[in-house]
Amino acid sequence: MKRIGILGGTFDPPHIGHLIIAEEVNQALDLDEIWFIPTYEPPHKGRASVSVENRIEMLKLAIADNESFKLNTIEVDREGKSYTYDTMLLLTNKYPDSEFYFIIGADMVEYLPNWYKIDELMKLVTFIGVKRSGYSLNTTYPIREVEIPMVDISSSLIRKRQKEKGTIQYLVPKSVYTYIKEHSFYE
Ligand SMILES: Nc1ncnc2c1ncn2[C@@H]1O[C@H](COP(=O)(O)OP(=O)(O)OP(=O)(O)O)[C@@H](O)[C@H]1O
Ligand SMILES: O=C(O)c1ccc[n+]([C@@H]2O[C@H](COP(=O)([O-])O)[C@@H](O)[C@H]2O)c1
Repeated sequence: MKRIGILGGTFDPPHIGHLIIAEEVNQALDLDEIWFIPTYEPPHKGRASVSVENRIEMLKLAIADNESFKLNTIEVDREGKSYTYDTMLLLTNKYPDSEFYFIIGADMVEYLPNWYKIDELMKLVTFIGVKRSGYSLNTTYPIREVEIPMVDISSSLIRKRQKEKGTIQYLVPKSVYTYIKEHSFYE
């Protein structure tokens, strides 16, 4: 069995919080790979600020230096709202010899009761919850917690800092920083 971690996200933009949680879970569970799956259209929030092509470019830059980290564009290829159940149904059928661990921050743990076909989805993957400032990991769903050093960084913080001409240096990888500045995103 191959053990695959999945980090789904809007990545608008990807930041070091994403990389830290992916690496912590990768090490803690001794996974073979982590697949980063950018949403085409996030199910529970408004559209992203930058195009899906640019979010993918930033994600490629962000994960380039970790050979366990892979990009998977299944949700972008499918278009429409990116429901995790649809994605995981496709992936579990396509890769019957793999076990999937779906990583979510505590904000998403709190939101789990609202996920599309959540009970069916629970049978397809093991959810891995990680702490996030301002949210709790208490839930009646059978999630597994991985302890991480808490990182109080979000894509919203980066968009807000950019808009207010604050600094985003070190909050995103250097390559992503350069890409955001070159394209004047979020200003
Ligand atoms: N700093 C963090 N700590 C723990 N989990 C995080 C962190 N940042 C993102 N995540 C988790 O990563 C996944 C993808 O997050 P996403 O791409 O939406 O970034 P975000 O920072 O939450 O974005 P936004 O601020 O725009 O809502 C979600 O499960 C989210 O909970
Ligand atoms: O399937 C759902 O109903 C659902 C509801 C909320 C979030 N998700 C998934 O959770 C991941 C993180 O979402 P987001 O919006 O914080 O980027 C991403 O892969 C979403 O598709 C999925």
